[in-house]
Amino acid sequence: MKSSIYIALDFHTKKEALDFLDVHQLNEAPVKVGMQLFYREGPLLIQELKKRGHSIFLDLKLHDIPNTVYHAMKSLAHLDVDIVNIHASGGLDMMKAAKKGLEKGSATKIPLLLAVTQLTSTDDLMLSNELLIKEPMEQVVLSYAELAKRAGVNGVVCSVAESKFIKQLCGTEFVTVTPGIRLKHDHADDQKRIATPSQARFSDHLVMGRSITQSKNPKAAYKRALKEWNHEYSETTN
Ligand SMILES: O=C(O)c1cc(=O)[nH]c(=O)n1[C@@H]1O[C@H](COP(=O)(O)O)[C@@H](O)[C@H]1O
Repeated sequence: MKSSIYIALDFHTKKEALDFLDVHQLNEAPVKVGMQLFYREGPLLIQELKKRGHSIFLDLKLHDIPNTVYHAMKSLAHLDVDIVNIHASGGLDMMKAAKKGLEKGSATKIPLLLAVTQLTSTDDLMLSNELLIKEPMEQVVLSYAELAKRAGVNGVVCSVAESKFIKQLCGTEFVTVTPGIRLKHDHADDQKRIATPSQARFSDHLVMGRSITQSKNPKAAYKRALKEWNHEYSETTN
């Protein structure tokens, strides 16, 4: 699968999301549909985006007992999207069940299955004080990535800071997808482990929401992110 920047369509309605893509001529861009939009608009939205030719990352972050996740993944497989995800903290059996459900439910191609390691809105302080995980972030993320690989998962969602080490540990074929991306001078908002596109050298795909969707010129922001990621951007050329 070609390396891409997935635009997080974190909008309230299908109309808002499709209008955004139309108005800003982002009809070629890969998109991520998360809980906010999917819980309201469901499979019909996915069908519409597929009809328009978008590559789709359906980000529902499944996390439940293995049997429930197996059947949920079997259902999601019918949507025929490109990427789906689960939480690695659901454990080895849950991740294996997700993979099995996906294989069982897919009629043609099997979507890429990713495990979220630690959300990019988490930092070391939260790990230790709230989640009572005493190991440093990098160690936790690497350990979850290794577990995901053992379960047969194709890759992980992690922050840019961990991507290189995951590749070293799990191999270059093991996919890393990194959210928490901010164009320079942007705000972190609720994100803790952020990076710019130019720092994301070891990521297979980026996920970008507000830096693009809330920009005055989303198309320009998207193009700039692509250029920065490919190290072709300089302030003077823009
Ligand atoms: O799985 C994800 O996509 C995800 C994982 C993670 O650790 N952090 C994270 O921000 N995301 C998603 O990536 C998007 C980031 O949005 P922005 O912070 O607006 O760029 C949101 O839709 C999040 O739900």
